[in-house]
Amino acid sequence: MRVEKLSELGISNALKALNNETVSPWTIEDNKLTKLFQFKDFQHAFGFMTMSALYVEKKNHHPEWSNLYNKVKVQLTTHEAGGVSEKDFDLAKRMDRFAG
Ligand SMILES: C[C@H](O)[C@H](O)[C@H]1CNC2=NC(N)=NC(=O)C2=N1
Repeated sequence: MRVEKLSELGISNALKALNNETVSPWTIEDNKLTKLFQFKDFQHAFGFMTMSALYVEKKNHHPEWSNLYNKVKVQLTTHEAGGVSEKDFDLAKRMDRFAG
């Protein structure tokens, strides 16, 4: 199925909805949907990454991410759309749940 890059307004509206319930916000950085997750320790960070890994494989939609002890920096974009799409917002929502 074809996915489309969201417009500036589409991204701005989706960001408001996404950040509505969360403490630390998602932002757009390097044209990617970006968030720095912070956990209690490495075990919690890696648990989050494991849950996310199983989900993203199932969806075939993968994050760019890096881990340093209790922190996981996540950046989401859709290569085939050439920007941020609904797929990234769907994954962002899931990751917020996995983290919570
Ligand atoms: C060949 C494979 O289906 C594609 O490369 C998939 C894999 N994972 C992906 N992940 C992300 N974030 N964007 C994509 O466009 C994408 N495409």
